Amino acid sequence: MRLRISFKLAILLALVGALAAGLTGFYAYEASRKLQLNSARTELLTSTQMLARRITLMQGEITRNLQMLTRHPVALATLLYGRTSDADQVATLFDGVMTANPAYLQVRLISADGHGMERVRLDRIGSLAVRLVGDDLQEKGHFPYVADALRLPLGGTWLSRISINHETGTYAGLDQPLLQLAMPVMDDQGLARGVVVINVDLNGLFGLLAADLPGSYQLYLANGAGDVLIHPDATQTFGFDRGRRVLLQSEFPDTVSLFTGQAAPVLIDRSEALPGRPPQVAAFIPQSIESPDNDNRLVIGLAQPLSFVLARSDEVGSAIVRIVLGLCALSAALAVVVSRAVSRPINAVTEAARRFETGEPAGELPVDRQDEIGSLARSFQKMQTRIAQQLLDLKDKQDQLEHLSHHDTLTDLPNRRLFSDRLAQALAYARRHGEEVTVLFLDLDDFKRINDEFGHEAGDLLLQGLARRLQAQMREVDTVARLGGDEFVVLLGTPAHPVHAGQIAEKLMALIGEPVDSPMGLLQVGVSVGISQYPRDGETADQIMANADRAMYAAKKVAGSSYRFAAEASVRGEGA
Ligand SMILES: Nc1nc2c(ncn2[C@@H]2O[C@H](COP(=O)(O)OP(=O)(O)OP(=O)(O)O)[C@@H](O)[C@H]2O)c(=O)[nH]1
Repeated sequence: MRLRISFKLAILLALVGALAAGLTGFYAYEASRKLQLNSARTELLTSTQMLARRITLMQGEITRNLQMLTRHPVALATLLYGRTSDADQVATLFDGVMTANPAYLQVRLISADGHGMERVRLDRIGSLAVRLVGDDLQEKGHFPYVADALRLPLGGTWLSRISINHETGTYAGLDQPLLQLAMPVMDDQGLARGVVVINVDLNGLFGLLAADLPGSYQLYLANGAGDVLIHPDATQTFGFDRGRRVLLQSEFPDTVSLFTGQAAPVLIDRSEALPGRPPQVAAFIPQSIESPDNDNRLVIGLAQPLSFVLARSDEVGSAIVRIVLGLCALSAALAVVVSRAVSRPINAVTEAARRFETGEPAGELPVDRQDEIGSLARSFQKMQTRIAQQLLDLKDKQDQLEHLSHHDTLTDLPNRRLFSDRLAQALAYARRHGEEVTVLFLDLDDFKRINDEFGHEAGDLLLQGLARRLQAQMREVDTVARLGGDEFVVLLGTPAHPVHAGQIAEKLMALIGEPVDSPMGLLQVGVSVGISQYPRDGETADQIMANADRAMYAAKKVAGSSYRFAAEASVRGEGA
C-alpha cells in the first residue's frame, strides 16, 4: 500500500509530539520524585532535631521538678519528723506534678533511713495518680537510684540507664521502657536525708513528644550501643532484656557511625524493601542525655514509608500522565492539521501535474503563497506555460514543414509532390465516376532571357508575380502548381470539354502574357501550353503528364504563346 505523504507526515509529527510530551512528563515526574524525597529527608531531619531538642528540654523540666520537690520544706520535714500531715502535703505536691506530666509513672519520696523506706509514693494507674500507703510502701535502699543519689551533692541529678521496668509493686509501667531520675533531699547541714525519684515512661514521653509529628512518622530510639529501645514494631524493642540483641545498625547499617561518636546526622533513603519492612526514608541523629557519668548516649530517628513520601509525587505522576495524554492527543490533532496544511498545496501541484500530463486544464495552483510551496507552484506554472508555448511552436514548425513539403518555396504554389497527390486523387475519382480529368502543362517561353537581361532576382519576381496572378484568376477547385524552373501545371477541378480546356489554355496564355511590374521594369514572357486529358490521353498519371509535356513541346515549337492538345495536332495560339 502506498502511504500518502500527509499520512506519513501526520504520523511523524504525532510521534515527535508524543515523544516530546512523554520525555517532558518523565523528567518532570523524576524531578518531582527527587524533590519529594529531598523535602521528606529535610523534614525528617528537622523533626528529629526538634525531637532531640524537646528531649533536652524535657530532661531540664524533670530536673527542675526534682529541684522543686527536693527543696520543698515539707519533703525534708516528712523525712525528719515522719508526720502524716507533712506526708499528705508531699503527696498533694506529687499529685500536682504527676497530673501536670502524664509521662511520669511514679514519684516517690524515699528516706535514707529504714533501708531506703518509701515515705510517699504515687503510682500512675490509668490517667490517675494513686497514692500508696501502709504495706504498699517498700524498702528501696538497695536500688542504685537511692544509694547513688544519696551520695550526690545538693541539686545533683542521678539518671538511670534506660531499662525495662521489672520492679514489682508498680501499678503502671511494668515491662515498659523506663528512665529514672533521682535527686537528694538535703537538711540544713547538707546531709542527704532522702531522695525524690521520678520514673518516666519513655514510651509515653516519646509519645507525647511525637504527638505533634505527622501520623506517618515512625519513631526509633536506640541506646549508645545501638540496642533498640523504641521501634515501630514493638517486638524489636529491648532485645537485650530478653537475652538477644536487636541493634539499630543491623536494620540501618548507615547509622553505625553514630555509635562510634560521630555527631553528623545520617539520612537514609532505603528504596529497597527489607523482608517484612517497606522501603523507607529516615533521619537519625545522636543525642546525649546529661548525666554524671555521661553514659546515656541515645540515637533518635524518624522514618517514613517511601510509599507515603512518594504518594504526592504519584499524584503528580498521574496528573503528568493525564497532561501527557492530553498533549499527545493535542499533538496528534495538530499533526493532522499541519500535515493537511502542508500536503494540500503539494497535492494541488501534483494534481496539476497529473492534469497537465493528460491534457486537462491544470486547475488552481497555490501561487500566492510566499513559502517554498508557493515558489514550487509558480515554477510549475511557468514551466507549464513554457511547455505549452513550446508545444504550440512545435506544432507551428510542423505545420510549416508540412506546408514546405507540399509547396514551392519561391511562389508558395503547390509543388510537384502535392500536385501528384491531387492528380492521383482526381484520376481515382474520375475512374470511379467515369469522368474526365484535364491537365494543362505550362512552360514559359524564353525565360532565360529575363534572367540574363534583368538578373536572377527579376526572374524570381516574374515567377512570383505570375504565380500570384494564376492563383488569383483560377477557380478554387483548380490546382495551380509549379513543377520547377519555369514550368507550371494546372489541374482542372471539374471535367472539361476539350473546347472548354482550350479556352482555359487561352486564358492562361493571356494571364501570363500580361507584363509583370518590377523594380527592374516591366517583365513579360510568353508561354507554351500542352493539354492532356484522361482517359483520352492516358490511363495513369505518368501517361497523362508525359503526354501533356509532349503537347507542350509541340506548342513550344510554334513561335509565341500557343497551346496544343496531346491528342490533336492542331495548334491554336498567337503564333499560329
Ligand atoms: N530567376 C530564376 N530562374 C530560374 C529558376 N529556375 C530556373 N531558372 C532559369 O530558367 C531558365 C530556363 O531556361 P530554359 O529551360 O532554357 O527555358 P527558356 O529560356 O524559357 O527557353 P525555352 O523554354 O526553350 O523557351 C534557366 O536559365 C534557369 O536557370 C528560378 O527559380 N528563378
